[in-house]
Amino acid sequence: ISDDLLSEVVSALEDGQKLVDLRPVYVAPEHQIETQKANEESKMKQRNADVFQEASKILAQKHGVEIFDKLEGIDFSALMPHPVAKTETAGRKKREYTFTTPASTQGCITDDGNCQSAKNRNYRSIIGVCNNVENVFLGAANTPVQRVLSKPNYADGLDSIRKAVSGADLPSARQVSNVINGKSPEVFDQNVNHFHMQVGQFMAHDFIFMPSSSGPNGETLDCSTCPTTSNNCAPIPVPADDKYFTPTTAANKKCMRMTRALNAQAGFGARQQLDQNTHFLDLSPVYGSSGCEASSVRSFQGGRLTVLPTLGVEGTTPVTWNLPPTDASDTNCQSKNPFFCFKAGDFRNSLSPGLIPMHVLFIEEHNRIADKLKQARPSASDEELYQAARRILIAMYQNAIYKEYLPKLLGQTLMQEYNLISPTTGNTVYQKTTNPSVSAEFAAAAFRFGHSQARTDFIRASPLNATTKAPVYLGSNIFYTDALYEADTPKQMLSGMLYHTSMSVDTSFSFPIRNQLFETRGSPASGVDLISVNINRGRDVGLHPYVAYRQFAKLPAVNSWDDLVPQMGADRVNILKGVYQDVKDVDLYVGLLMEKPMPGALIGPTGGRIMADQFSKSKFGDRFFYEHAEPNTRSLSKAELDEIRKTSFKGIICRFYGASRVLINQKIFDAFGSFEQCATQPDININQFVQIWP
Ligand code: HEM
Ligand SMILES: [Ca+2]
Repeated sequence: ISDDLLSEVVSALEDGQKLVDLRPVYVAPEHQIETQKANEESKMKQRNADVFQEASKILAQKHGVEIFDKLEGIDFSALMPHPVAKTETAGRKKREYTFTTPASTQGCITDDGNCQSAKNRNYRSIIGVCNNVENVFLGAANTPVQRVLSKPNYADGLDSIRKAVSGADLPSARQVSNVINGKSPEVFDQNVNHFHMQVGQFMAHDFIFMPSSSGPNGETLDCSTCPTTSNNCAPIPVPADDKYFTPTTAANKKCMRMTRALNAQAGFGARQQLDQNTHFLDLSPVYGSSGCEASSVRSFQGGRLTVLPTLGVEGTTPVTWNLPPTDASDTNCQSKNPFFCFKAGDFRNSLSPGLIPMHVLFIEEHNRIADKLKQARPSASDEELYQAARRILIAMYQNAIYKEYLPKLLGQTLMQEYNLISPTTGNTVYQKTTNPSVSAEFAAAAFRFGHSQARTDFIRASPLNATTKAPVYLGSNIFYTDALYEADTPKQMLSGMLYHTSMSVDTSFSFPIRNQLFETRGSPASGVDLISVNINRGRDVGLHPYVAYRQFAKLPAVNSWDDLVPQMGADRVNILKGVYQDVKDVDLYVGLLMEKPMPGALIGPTGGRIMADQFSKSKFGDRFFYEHAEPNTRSLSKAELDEIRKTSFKGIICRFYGASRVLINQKIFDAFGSFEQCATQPDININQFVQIWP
C-alpha cells in the first residue's frame, strides 16, 4: 500500500485507541452469571479488535468500505498503539508457533511449539495447534469461526446489527420468540430419547465456546439497559404484553440482558468472532482446550483423570458414585458450599443438570482404559498412559457420533450427500485443504436446534426404568449442582434420559428454556429466554437472513411468503407473517426450525445441510480423525481401528453402570425399542493397542 495510506492507517489506529478509551463503561455493578465467559487470551484479542473496529469506522467514513479490500490480508497488529499486539506467527517459521500465555500458567501443561516433534506427531495437542501442519493454527483454540456465506451481514458492513428490509429495526427477538413458540402442552418425539439432546449439548461444548465481550479491564459487562450505546451490548427489548418478564409498559421499557460475542477481528473491516475451545471433536470438554485446563483435570497418576468419590444412601442402601472434582471458585455457580460446581475441560460443565452425567461417563471410561493399559504395560509412565487412553477414548467418541448420533439427526440422504457414512473396513482420507473450523452459522443457529429438544425435567430412574426420586426441574437447576450430590444421581439421570423422550425439534420450547435460563431460585424473571438469545446472537454475529441460505441448501430462491410453503406448510408461514414484515427479514434460527424435517431426519434441508457441512469439515479437516491413515502422523493401526469399530455408546454406558445394568437400548437414541444384553457389548482388546506403542 502507498505511504499515504499507511500513514492514514497509523493515525486511524491512534484515533481508534482514543475512541476506545472514551467508550462508555457498562461494567456490571453486581455479580452476573456469564456462561460464555472470555478467557485471558480472548480478552487480549478483544483489546486489539476494539481498536481495529474504531479505526475501521474512521477509514470507512472517509473512503467507504471498499478501502478494506486493499487492506485485507496485511498484518497491522505491530502498529497497535498499545503493546500487547504481536500475532502468533509473526517472525516464526511455518511449522513452529508460539502462543500468548496468560500470566498464571505455573503448573500448567506447556507445549514444545514444534509441529514436527514426536509428541505432536503422536498426539493431538491440547490447544489444537499442529493439526494442520501447513497452517498450524487452523482449528486451534482461540481462533476465528468461519462462515458458510463468505461475509457477515452487518447494516454498516462493519458491526451494526442487521435491519429489516424496510430499513426499520427488526422485531425484538423476544417478540419473535413469543410469537413462534407453540402452545403447551409440550410435544414429545416418540422416536428420540432425551439422551440425544444431552449428547448434542456435550458436543456443542466440544465444538465451540464463543466468548462474550468484556470490559476495558476484563470485567463483566452489564448489557441490560436499553437502548444501549455500547458496541458490545445487544439488549433485547421485552414486549409490553410479555407473559413472564413483567411488568413492562412502553414507558417503563425493560430489556433482557445480552452481551455481544467478543470481537476478535485481527485487521480492518467487519467484526469477527472466535472459538475459545478447540474446533475439533476431540473431547475438549473432558481434556481441556488450554494447558491449564488440561492439568487441572488430571490426577498425574497412572494416566488417570481426577474424580470426586461420593457417598450416599438410596432408600436404605449405602451407595457410592463419582462426580468430577469441584471448582470452589466457579463464578457462575449458584449453589453454595458444600454443593460446589465442578471442574472439567469446559467451563460450562455445570450449566444444566444433565451435563454432569455426560462428563462423568467419559471421565470414568478414560480411567478404565488407563487402568487396562497400565495392567498390560506396568512400566508405562503417567504421561504415556494418559495420552494413549485419551487417543482411544476420542476415537470411540468420534465413532459413536458419526455412527449413532448423526444418522438420527441428519437421516440417510444427507449422510450420503456429505459422505458421512463410515466405511466398515479401510481408511478415510484426510484433506489438508479443508478448514475444520466451526462456522458461525452452525454455532449461532443450526446446532442450537437442540434447545428445542430440551424438556422441562430430568427424570431419575433405575437401570430398569423404575422412578427413583423426584425429577430435576431444569428451570431451577441451571448452574445449581445440589441434585448431583443426591445418591447416585448421575447414573439415575442418565437412565431417565435413555428411557424418556425428548421434545420434538420445532419452534415449541419448554418453559424453562424460554423463561428461566440462569434464573435464581426464588426470583422469578431474574433469568433470560434462551430462544431470544439465540435469535439475537445470530444478528450479533452477522448471520444473513434465512432466505440467503436457500441456495446453499439447494432450495429454490424465495421472493414471497408463498415460496416458503413447500418447506414449511401454510400454517407455519402464517405464524412468520405475524411477526416479520418481509419474508427476507426472517432470522436464520427461526427459518431453520420452521422447515419440516427431511425424511428420516430431525431437521429440514437448510439446517441439515449447514450441520452436514460442518460435520464433513470436522471429519475430513481433522488430521487425527480416527478413521484416517496419514503419513507422518500416529494414526490408528488397522488392528486398533478394528477394535474401535466394535465399540458404541451402548458399551460405554454399560461399562459405566457395571453390574447394576443388564439391558441397554439396542438403538441408543430410541426411547422405545428393543434391548440388548450389556454382557454382549464388545469392549476393546487392549493388547491390540499395547503392541504398537506409543
Ligand atoms: C438443558 C439444555 C440446554 C441449555 C440450558 C443450554 C443453554 C445454552 C446457553 C446458555 C448458551 C449460550 C447462549 C448465548 O449466549 O448465545 C448455549 C449455547 C449453545 N447451545 Fe445450548 N443449551 C442446552 C442444550 C443444547 C443442546 C441440546 C444443543 C445441541 C444439540 C445446544 C447447542 C448449543 C450451541 C451450538 C451453542 C453455542 C455455543 C457457543 O457458541 O459457544 N445446546 N446453550
Ligand atoms: Ca473441541
